[in-house]
Amino acid sequence: MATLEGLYAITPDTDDSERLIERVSDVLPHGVRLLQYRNKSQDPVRRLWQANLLASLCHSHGVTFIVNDDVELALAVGADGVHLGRDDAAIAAARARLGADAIIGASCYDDIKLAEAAVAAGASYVAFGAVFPSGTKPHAVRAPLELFAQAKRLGVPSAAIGGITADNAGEVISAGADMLAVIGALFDAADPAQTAEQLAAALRR
Ligand SMILES: Cc1ncc(COP(=O)(O)OP(=O)(O)O)c(N)n1
Ligand SMILES: Cc1nc(C(=O)O)sc1CCOP(=O)(O)O
Ligand SMILES: [Mg+2]
Repeated sequence: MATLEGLYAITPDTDDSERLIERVSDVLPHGVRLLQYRNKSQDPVRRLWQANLLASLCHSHGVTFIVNDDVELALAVGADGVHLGRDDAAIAAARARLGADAIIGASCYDDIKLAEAAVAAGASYVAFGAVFPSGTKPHAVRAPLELFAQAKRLGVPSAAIGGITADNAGEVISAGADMLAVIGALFDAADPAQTAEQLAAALRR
């Protein structure tokens, strides 16, 4: 069973599959423990293509591979699990479809009650965000860092998301988050591999 802790990279949304694989390949060996394939813009054929390539790449590096939003795509590519939010499939339905061993992540925004319900429905981890202003999702609700201490009683790991950088990572970890989910600060960095190392080092401190 995968360990749900550490650096959780999430892919930028792109139609350029070759460049996507190149960028993910650059960061995977530098402390990434989980990778989420998040693509809201491409057609099903391209999404299947990209997800298949990423699943192989992650599994060859021993990195846990999660698909955002799409339970059937996760099944089709042999992903380790799926991440679901309020507009996606229900957690219990995803658990029934994917089985007991699948990782199912739940977006809980700024709401500990949502997290309690997600765990009761079978979530493997809960995510809170946005912990900082996010360039990727500028209108995301802001989540207070106190949520991570409150989430300890839920009995599943927690992920923090939204505006996380190497500079503010320490604050989020001190608050109690088990995973740092990052898009922009990692994939838009001048040196993504070095940034991954910095984020992973913050998690080890
Ligand atoms: C680790 C993690 N946390 C939160 C989200 C956001 O999920 P959701 O609210 O469903 O929004 P979209 O990502 O689908 O736009 C996530 N993907 N991953
Ligand atoms: C996909 C997503 N969900 C969020 C939430 O708050 O639920 S914030 C977010 C974007 C995260 O990207 P970045 O690391 O570039 O800020
Ligand atoms: Mg979603």
